[in-house]
Amino acid sequence: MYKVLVSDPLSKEGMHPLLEAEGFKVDVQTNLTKEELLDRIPNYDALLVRSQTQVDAELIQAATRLKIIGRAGVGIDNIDLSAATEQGILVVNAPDGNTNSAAEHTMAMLMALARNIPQAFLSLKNKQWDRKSFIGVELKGKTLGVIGLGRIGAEVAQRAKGQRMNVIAYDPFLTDAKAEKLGVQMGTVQEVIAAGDFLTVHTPLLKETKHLLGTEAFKTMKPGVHIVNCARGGIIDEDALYDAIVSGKVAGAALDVFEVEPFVDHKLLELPQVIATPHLGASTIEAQEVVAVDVCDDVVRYFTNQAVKNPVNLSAVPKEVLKKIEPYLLLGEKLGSFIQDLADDMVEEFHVTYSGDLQDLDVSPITRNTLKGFLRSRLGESVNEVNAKLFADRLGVTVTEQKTSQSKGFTSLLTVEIVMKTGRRKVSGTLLNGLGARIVRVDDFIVDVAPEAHLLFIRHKDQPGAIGRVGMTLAEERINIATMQVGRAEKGGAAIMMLSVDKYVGPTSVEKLKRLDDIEDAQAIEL
Ligand SMILES: NC(=O)c1ccc[n+]([C@@H]2O[C@H](COP(=O)([O-])OP(=O)(O)OC[C@H]3O[C@@H](n4cnc5c(N)ncnc54)[C@H](O)[C@@H]3O)[C@@H](O)[C@H]2O)c1
Ligand SMILES: O=C(O)[C@H](O)COP(=O)(O)O
Repeated sequence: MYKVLVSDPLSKEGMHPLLEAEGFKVDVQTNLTKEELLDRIPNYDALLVRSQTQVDAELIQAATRLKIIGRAGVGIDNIDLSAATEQGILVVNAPDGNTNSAAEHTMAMLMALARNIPQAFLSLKNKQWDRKSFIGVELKGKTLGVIGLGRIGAEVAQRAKGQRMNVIAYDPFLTDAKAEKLGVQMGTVQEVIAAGDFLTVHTPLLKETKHLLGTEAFKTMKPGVHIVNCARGGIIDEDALYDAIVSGKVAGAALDVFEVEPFVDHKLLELPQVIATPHLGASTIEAQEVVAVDVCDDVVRYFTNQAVKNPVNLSAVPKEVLKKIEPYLLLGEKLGSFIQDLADDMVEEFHVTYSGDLQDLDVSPITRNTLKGFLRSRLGESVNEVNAKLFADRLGVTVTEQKTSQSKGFTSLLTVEIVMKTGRRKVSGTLLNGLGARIVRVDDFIVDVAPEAHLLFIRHKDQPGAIGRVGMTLAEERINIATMQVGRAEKGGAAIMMLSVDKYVGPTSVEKLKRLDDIEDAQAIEL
């Protein structure tokens, strides 16, 4: 039974039905100290978090059994991705589930800021009927500068247009087509900062966005600008913001996120022009339910050998594509493992070639699985699809992925070739209707064998008696032959035998086979 630790508050409704229906044991233990987490984490296969739990390198190293970290939300800045990747731990998130919630919160903050609602409410709570101190400004006709026009930024831009605001946005990665579709005027970052009566940021915190709104930017803003940050603390320089408010340049700021959280004791909170919420952008019943469902779905997918939907440390592949390539994942792994058994020297290059139906698809998950199969037979279970490329890089193996239209008569063909100083070896496989995965070619020889269990690949001279000698030797070793195929390049020339046998062929038996007359090489393959 897989064990899941939930260390931040996640929606029970979103989480439990899915995980428990699949037989996972779920432990919800929020507010653990770092020591408690370090102590408990070795017992778990999966960890589910929001933004509070700091999943740092120390925690990841202690997580000896952990296979997957699910972030029920967008930002993964609380997870050490390199440490997770290094350890082969898959990280998934829920990027879409809280978009609406965060966009609505941004609009709520924008309006509350424009109309001084929190300040007026506080005054009323203090039994003051004050109708003079809280005169606001309207949104209609004002310009909203949006920095970062991704999922949330785009939703905010649409809503602002509904408030009859003019919207100008900056996003260096936005295509012209998307900007046109959104009907948003685009500008440079300087233009947006200078044009906004209101500015809102919706980028991740990156080295390029850290303190994007800092002392210099505040100087170029319109006097009386209002600022909103419902994205990430650190995009705005809090000290510079404080000075800009005190100087009167900035009329007010609405903040949901902070450089250090919890944010309870800061000079910004003493300013009446600042309104703030404790990182509540994603905190709606609806969003929490969806993000919990999304990460739990990926956890279940991961442990049931299905491709996950929202990987963070693997490239994401669209759902429709995943459906088509899924059957090839295992075939790739088997071919990778097969070719490792054929390697008789250090492998320098590892090439995966796709043809037929596969040539127009994103096949990167198959390549990763193929590489995993290849490296696992050598390095063991610590290699997985998350860290396989990293391991290959470290070993100095060049990995390529190629596509070709030559499928040699098969609907689809997957070929793995390795290059060593001593030469090249190649294996091809396909999926046959009704028969499933088949190995159809080894080096230049055509074969037809299921990539299963115990195989024996023998190269010999096409001479009378060679097949009989192999049969006799295997009989002496009490190894039963299940199927056997023979092929040759030309009469009396190079030939091969591909056998599937009922038990493991150990090194002593392989050596005996190699010593037989007319046998050039024998390799036991365990799949
Ligand atoms: N307050 C909350 O509770 C809450 C909730 C959800 C998301 N968030 C945060 O909101 C932010 C946006 O989330 P999203 O789902 O829209 O992400 P997203 O990835 O869809 O959008 C981010 C956008 O920022 C753009 N970008 C990257 N670098 C940039 C730069 N240097 N300048 C301008 N734009 C840049 C990207 O091109 C992208 O379009 C994230 O930081 C996320 O963590 C906060
Ligand atoms: O990045 C996110 O998804 C938001 O910041 C939400 O964080 P939370 O899950 O801790 O509310």
